Amino acid sequence: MSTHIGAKRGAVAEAVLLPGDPLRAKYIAETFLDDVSQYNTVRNAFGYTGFYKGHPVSVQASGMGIPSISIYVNELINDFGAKTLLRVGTCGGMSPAVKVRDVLIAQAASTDSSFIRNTFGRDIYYAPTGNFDLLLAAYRAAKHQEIPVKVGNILSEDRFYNDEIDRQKLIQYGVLGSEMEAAALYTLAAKYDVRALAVLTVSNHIMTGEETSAAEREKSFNDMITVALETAIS
Ligand SMILES: O=P(O)(O)O[C@H]1O[C@H](CO)[C@@H](O)[C@H]1O
Ligand SMILES: O=c1cc[nH]c(=O)[nH]1
Repeated sequence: MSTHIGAKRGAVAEAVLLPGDPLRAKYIAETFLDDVSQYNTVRNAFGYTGFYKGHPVSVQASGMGIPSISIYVNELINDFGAKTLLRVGTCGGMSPAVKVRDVLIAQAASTDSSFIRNTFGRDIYYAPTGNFDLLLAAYRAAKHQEIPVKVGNILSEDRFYNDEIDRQKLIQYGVLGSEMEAAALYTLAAKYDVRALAVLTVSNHIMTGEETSAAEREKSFNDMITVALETAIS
């Protein structure tokens, strides 16, 4: 049992999917996993362990933002022995190359968060990077399932509402979309020598204002979750 995860050691699988939303964790567990048991309800950050194609997999809600996901990632790694961490989140599209409902794989995660400076000091602009083996496995799983994916740099923002940021410049420099956690996930995974990757669904386009309906989101979520689960057991 850790401060924010009320489970016995051994209750969490080595491979963990990390949606921000607790209800997405419930949906993944109920829709995709067999023999599911719920191991966490602390703060309603639901956590479940079950089996995907016979392999143990957990799903842990990570909340919104870098402070929240950092808590769960630290505890999953240090108290429960997690080795493979796959964020399954929504993001806002930024690049014109990205459309709503697209699935993105975050090769790298730029950030405006002070997390990097807190970790490395003022002089180092560390580049949080997804694990290459997971990235390759995710890309291959997507191709195999005929799920189109785009791979590239994303932005992990400290603020959901931020009209002060120069998005055009970030787009010019190749940033595909924006979410709020991957940079910390990648940095902590590097610190503790475990593997991490973020697979994201574009739920809205920040530049055009386009949004998805709940029904449309479900199909894209299922694609993202399938890619992540296939990667988890690869
Ligand atoms: O859908 P999730 O996984 O929560 O991810 C995105 O959605 C939240 C903002 O609405 C932030 O957590 C952002 O990263
Ligand atoms: O962080 C996020 C997530 C979804 N959509 C956004 O615009 N931002």
